[in-house]
Amino acid sequence: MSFSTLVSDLTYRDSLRPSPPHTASTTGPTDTRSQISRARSYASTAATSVSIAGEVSSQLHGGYSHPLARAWQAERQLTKSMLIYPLFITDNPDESTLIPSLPGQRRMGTNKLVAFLTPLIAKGLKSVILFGVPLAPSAKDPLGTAADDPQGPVIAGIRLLRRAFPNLFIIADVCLCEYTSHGHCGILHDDGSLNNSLSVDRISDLKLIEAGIAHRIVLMSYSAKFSGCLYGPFRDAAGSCPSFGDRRCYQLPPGGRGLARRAIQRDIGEGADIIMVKPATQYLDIISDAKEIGKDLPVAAYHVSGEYAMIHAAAKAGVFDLKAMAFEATEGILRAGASIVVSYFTPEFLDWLET
Ligand SMILES: NCc1[nH]cc(CCC(=O)O)c1CC(=O)O
Ligand SMILES: [Zn+2]
Ligand SMILES: [Zn+2]
Repeated sequence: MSFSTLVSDLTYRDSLRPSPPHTASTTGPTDTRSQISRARSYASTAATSVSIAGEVSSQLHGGYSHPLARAWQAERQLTKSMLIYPLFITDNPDESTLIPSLPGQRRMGTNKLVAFLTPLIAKGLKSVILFGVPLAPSAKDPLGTAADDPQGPVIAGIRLLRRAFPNLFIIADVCLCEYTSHGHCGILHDDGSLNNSLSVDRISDLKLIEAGIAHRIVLMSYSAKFSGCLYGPFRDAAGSCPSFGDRRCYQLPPGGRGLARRAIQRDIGEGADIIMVKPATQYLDIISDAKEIGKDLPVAAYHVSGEYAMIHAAAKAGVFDLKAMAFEATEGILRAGASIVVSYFTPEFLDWLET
C-alpha cells in the first residue's frame, strides 16, 4: 500500500466521523496539506484514545479505497479460465440464428462453429459446453437414439473443434432431453415417470472407459439441479421442453436443501470430479454447501438462461447497468464457493476482463 493511499484513507474516514476532541470540525473544502496534517494528528490522537472513545479499535482496518485493495477482499477473482460458454449446435450445418428469449445468443450449425469461436478463443475463451439441437423431426424418439449418433451435430462439432482448437476444453452434455420425442431427460416408464435404471443404462452407452479415453475425461455432475422456471430460454433454444408434465420428479424442489446435500454426497461417492449447482444466484447456499461437502472438488455453477434473460430484461428497462450486474451476480456465485461458472455472459467477460 502506498503512502498516498494510506493518507487518502485516513482523510476519507476523518470526514465521515464525528470530530475528534481537539481538532476543529471542517466541512468545507480544505487543501491537501492541511488535510494530511489533520489526518496525521487525528491518527495519533486516535491511537491513544481508542479505549476512551470505545468506538474504533483501528484506524486502518478495512480500508478499500484503492481498486487493488478491493480486489484483495475477494477470495476468488473472476478470471477467464473460470468460464464455460454454452453453445447450441443444430443439425442444419449452415444455420446461425439468434434465439429471441436468450438475447445475443445463437443456435448454429457445424459450418459456422469455427468462425464463430475463433475471435473468442483469441480473446481467451478456454472452454465450451455443447448442446445438440436436432431440428429434423425424425431425429427424436422415446429412447433418444440420436444422442450418440456419430453424425449428429454435437459429435461432429466436437471433431471439428478438436481439430481447429487443440487446447480448447470441450464439454459434452449427456442428457437425453434434446433427443427424446417426449422431451424428458431420460427413458420413461409406461406411466410417464422416469425409468432411472434404463436411463442410466442408456447414458452409459457412451462407454468412455472402453473407448480408452478414461484418463482424459473429467466427470462434471449436475448434482444439485433444481426444477423451476429459470430454464425456459434454454428449452426454447434447445427445443427440449417436455411434451407433457414437468421435471419435478427428477429435478429438486427449490426448498430441498437437504435433498441437494444428499445428491452431492452421492455423486461424490460415485466418482464425480466436479460438482455442479444450477441455477446459481437463487441457490448460493447450495453452492456453499457443495463447497463444504466436497472440500477437495471444484464446484461449478450454471448461471442459467432465465437468470441471464432476467438481467438483460432489467438492464434494458433501466434498472441497472448490464455489465455491473453481470459482475455482481458472477462475483456472488464465486463468493458462495464456485470456481467454475457456466455463463452466457462469457463473450462479454472476455472483453471486460484482463486475464
Ligand atoms: N436438461 C437438462 C438441462 N441442461 C441445461 C439446462 C438449462 C440451462 C439453462 O437454462 O441455461 C437444463 C435444464 C432443463 O431443461 O430442465
Ligand atoms: Zn441437459
Ligand atoms: Zn435434460
